[in-house]
Amino acid sequence: MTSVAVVGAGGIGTVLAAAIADAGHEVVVCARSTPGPLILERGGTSTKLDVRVLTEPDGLSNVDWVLLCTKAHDTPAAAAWLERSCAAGTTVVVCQNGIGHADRIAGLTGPAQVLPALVYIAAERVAPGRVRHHRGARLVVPAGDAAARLAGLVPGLDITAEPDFRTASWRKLLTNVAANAVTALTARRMDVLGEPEIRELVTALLTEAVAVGRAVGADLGPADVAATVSFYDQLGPADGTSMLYDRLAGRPTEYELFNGAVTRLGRKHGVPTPANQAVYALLGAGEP
Ligand SMILES: NC(=O)C1=CN([C@@H]2O[C@H](COP(=O)(O)OP(=O)(O)OC[C@H]3O[C@@H](n4cnc5c(N)ncnc54)[C@H](OP(=O)(O)O)[C@@H]3O)[C@@H](O)[C@H]2O)C=CC1
Ligand SMILES: CC(C)(CO)C(=O)C(=O)O
Repeated sequence: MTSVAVVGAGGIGTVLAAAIADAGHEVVVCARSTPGPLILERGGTSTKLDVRVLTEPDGLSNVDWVLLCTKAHDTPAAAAWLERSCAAGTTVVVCQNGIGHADRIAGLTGPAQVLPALVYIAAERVAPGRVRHHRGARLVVPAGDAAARLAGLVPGLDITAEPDFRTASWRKLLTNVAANAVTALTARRMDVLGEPEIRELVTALLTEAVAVGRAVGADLGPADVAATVSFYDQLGPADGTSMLYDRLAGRPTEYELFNGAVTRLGRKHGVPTPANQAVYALLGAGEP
C-alpha cells in the first residue's frame, strides 16, 4: 500500500487527504493541534475522513508521498514533519499558492523529489476539523514522470501536466492577486467582484501583474486579464478566498506571496505597479 503524509489539516489538506484515502491509500494527516475527527462537507453531505492524525512529528516515519498543504509562510514551521517523512524514494508535492514553490522548500526535503502544484480547489475551514469543499479538484504540475505518478496515485483528482510551468504559475497567481486581495480588504465574498468600481480595480491589478509576469518570462498577454475575470465569474458568489478566511479568523495572510511579489518584481524589472502597491500596503497594515 502506498503511504502518504498530508501536512496541514486545513481546507486544501482535508480535501486532498480525503481524495487519497478514497483511492485506498494509507494517509496520515500531520496537524499542528488536535482537530478532532476530520469532517469534509461536500454537496450537502458530511463525511468523516478515514485517516490517521498525528500532532507530533516523532510519530511519523518515511512515506512515499508528502503533500505540503500549509500556508506558504508556514513552510519553515513544517520542517520537522518533512525531515521525518522524506527519504530517497519520497515525492513532496507543494500544494500552495504563489510562485517559486521549489525555492520556498529548498533545503527541507533531503533527498526527496519536489513537485510544485498549482491548486484549483476552493475549500474553506468552517470550524476546527471541519472543511467545506466549494468546488474544484484540479492540480496543475510540471509535466514529467512525477506528474504521471501523481495522476496514478489519485484518480479522483484532475492532474494537469503542464510543459510551461512558469506561465501556468503566473496564471494561477493572477487568480489570487485580485480576488484574494479584494475579498480580504472588503471582508466580502466573491460577489464583491461584481461591483463596477471593484471590477475596474480588478482589471488594474491584473493588467499590472500580467506586465510583471511578462517581464520575468511568463508567456502572458492581455487575454489573460479577461480569462482571469471569466474564471472569477465561474466561481460561486458565496465562495470566499483563502485570504478572506485568514483575515476573518485573525490569522496572518499570504499577502507577501501575491501583491507583495508583484510589487517587488515590478520594482526589480522597472514595471510600474501602483494598484498592487496600494493594495499591498493596505493588506500589510491589516496584518495581525
Ligand atoms: N483554501 C482554498 O480554497 C485554496 C487554498 N490554496 C492554497 O493552498 C495552501 C493551503 O491553504 P488552505 O488549506 O486554505 O490553508 P488553511 O489555513 O485552511 O490550512 C493550513 C493548515 O496548515 C496547518 N499548519 C500550519 N503550520 C503547520 C505545521 N507546522 N504543522 C502542521 N500543520 C500546520 C494549519 O494549522 P492551524 O490550524 O494550527 O493553523 C492549518 O490547519 C495555501 O498556500 C493557499 O493559498 C490554493 C487554492 C485554493
Ligand atoms: C482561486 C482562489 C481564489 C479560489 O479558491 C484561490 O486560489 C484561493 O482562495 O486562494
